Amino acid sequence: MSDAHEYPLLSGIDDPSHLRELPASRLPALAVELRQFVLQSVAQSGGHLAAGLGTVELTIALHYAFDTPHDRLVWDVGHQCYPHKVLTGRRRLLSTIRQRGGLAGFPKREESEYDTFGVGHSSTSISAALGMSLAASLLGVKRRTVAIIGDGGMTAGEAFEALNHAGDVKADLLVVLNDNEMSISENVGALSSYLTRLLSGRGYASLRDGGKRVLRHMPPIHELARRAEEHMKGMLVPSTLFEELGFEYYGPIDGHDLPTLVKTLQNLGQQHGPRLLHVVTRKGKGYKPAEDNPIRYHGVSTFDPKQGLVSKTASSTPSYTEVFGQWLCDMAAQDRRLVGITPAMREGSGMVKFAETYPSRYYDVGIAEQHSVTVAAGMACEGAKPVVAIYSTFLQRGYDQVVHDVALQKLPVLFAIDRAGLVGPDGPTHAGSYDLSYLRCLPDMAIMAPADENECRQMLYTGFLHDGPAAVRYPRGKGPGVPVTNEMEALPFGKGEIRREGKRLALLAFGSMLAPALEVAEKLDMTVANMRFVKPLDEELILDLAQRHELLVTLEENVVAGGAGGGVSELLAEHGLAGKVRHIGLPDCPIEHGSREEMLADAGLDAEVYWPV
Ligand SMILES: Cc1ncc(C[n+]2csc(CCOP(=O)(O)OP(=O)(O)O)c2C)c(N)n1
Ligand SMILES: CC(=O)[C@@H](O)[C@H](O)COP(=O)(O)O
Ligand SMILES: [Mg+2]
Repeated sequence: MSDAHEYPLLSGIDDPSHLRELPASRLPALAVELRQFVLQSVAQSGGHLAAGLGTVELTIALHYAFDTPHDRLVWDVGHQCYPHKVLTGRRRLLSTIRQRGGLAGFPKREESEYDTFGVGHSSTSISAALGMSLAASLLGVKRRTVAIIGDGGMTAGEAFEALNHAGDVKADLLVVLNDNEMSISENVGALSSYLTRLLSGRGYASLRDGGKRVLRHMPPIHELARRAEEHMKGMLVPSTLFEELGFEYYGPIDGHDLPTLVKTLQNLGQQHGPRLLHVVTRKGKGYKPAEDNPIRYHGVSTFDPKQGLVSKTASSTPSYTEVFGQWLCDMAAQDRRLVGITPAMREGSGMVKFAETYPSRYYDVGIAEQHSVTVAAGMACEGAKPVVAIYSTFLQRGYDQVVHDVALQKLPVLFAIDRAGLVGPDGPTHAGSYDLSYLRCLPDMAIMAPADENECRQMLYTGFLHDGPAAVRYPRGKGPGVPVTNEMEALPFGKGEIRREGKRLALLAFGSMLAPALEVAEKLDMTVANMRFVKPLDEELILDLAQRHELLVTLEENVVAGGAGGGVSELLAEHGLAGKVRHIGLPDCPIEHGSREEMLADAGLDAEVYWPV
């Protein structure tokens, strides 16, 4: 794909040093090639698209203006890093992205010296870059450090914790705020409105003098500002929120205008102290379907760029996410106390219909997992019935809030935990490998894992009715295809069920592991229990099975350490049956990216490699 004919400039860049040899006048042409290359490649591989298309010029300008990898670029989230991967020696590998053995979908330290910090979760970039900057000055290394964060990423508390610290210690740090007014969905919140006000140019005229005053200390930028009236308006706005936090604020500037970007970054690279450059970009830039619908093109499966993504024909079996979304609407119709909360994952969590139907009971709180949990706790205190829809991996960020604000106060908050277990191409940063371990240890937390779609609906209902904290954790994608009933019926609390009677060994399957357990048990004539509850465990069932079998084997899509099987072990040990159980689950190491099926196989959690005992 990257032949010299199709990509005459790009094909000569195997390293950013080659990029820096180009005259600045060639950079816009390079941007055209790079954008086209990313589009064609992602269309063939699938992956994150719209964010990368929007950061083509910014990526070129950053590598051009800074001496990477000596100077550090720290990308936030990392879903926009495809152009960065292309320019940093991985052009020929981009087509392998997110596939087993191929490039990771996010910056990854093991993969390249240009990937200065491993990411996937948002809003860590300023903290990490600040740490790098502080370490450099401690160790006497002269280098520039740049964090590149989106307006969505900026809605998280951690970003502000880092600004707060950096502004205080007056660290040498450049933050580039890439503002496209989008998170995955439309960006939300008062901060987002504030950024929009900065973009709207309100008060530019009166602020212009202030701008000039500061720009005088930066002759090249001042010169630039004089040349471009449009930019002049936005070059410097005093008394922004960022300035109050101790940053010099520059911008907004057009993030697709390469000459301005390069010049500005070169100038800012010569400055010291905390600086923030506000850059305006368009998510999906240069590919009309993505510009028109950046939500749809945030992450894509393979498609034909000429045609664009085609609507999927409705599937007869819903995904777990869809089961949740439908349940949420049905439950909301029955109970006006229900409130649905998402930390910036409306589409991924299946809440689009709920948000449209019940706008006054729907809250997208931004990328603010911690807050999503505590605001739910507050609602529960007052008699509302909050449902926090959250990915397993992102709930990790709200853990203290789950412990301190929900569990210790026994508040009836329902956690609908999606993407539990291995998620596929996003890889280890997004795997929901730990939730059973980190939730099982909490007092009064009811934890359920459905083995099929209908069980998921009934568990959500059970958890919603439960007078205390409850979690239902379900995997990415589809289940075995069991029909989902309209009726809702609470499951017997803390009870599992025997699904198959066999000999010698009993498999205790939690959630998604029931299907492969049944497959293996059929072949080897073993007993299978669908445990349903991770907490409280069905102690009676477990002890009965232990009496009647030589060995119990627990199966779960969670790390073995501290997981559901651990609860079974603890119970058996209490009854003097400690040796009677083995555990199968995720190992004590990250499972590298691939398809969900490949990752399950790599973890030993498919029916093929199931039988170690
Ligand atoms: C802690 C965390 N929560 C949620 C997500 C899911 N997520 C990935 S990208 C994204 C939106 C980021 O928006 P922004 O930073 O503005 O980048 P853009 O896509 O607009 O370039 C979200 C919510 C995440 N990666 N990490
Ligand atoms: C970068 C990020 O965190 C999200 O875009 C994530 O990749 C979405 O995952 P799903 O595709 O499972 O919704
Ligand atoms: Mg954005």
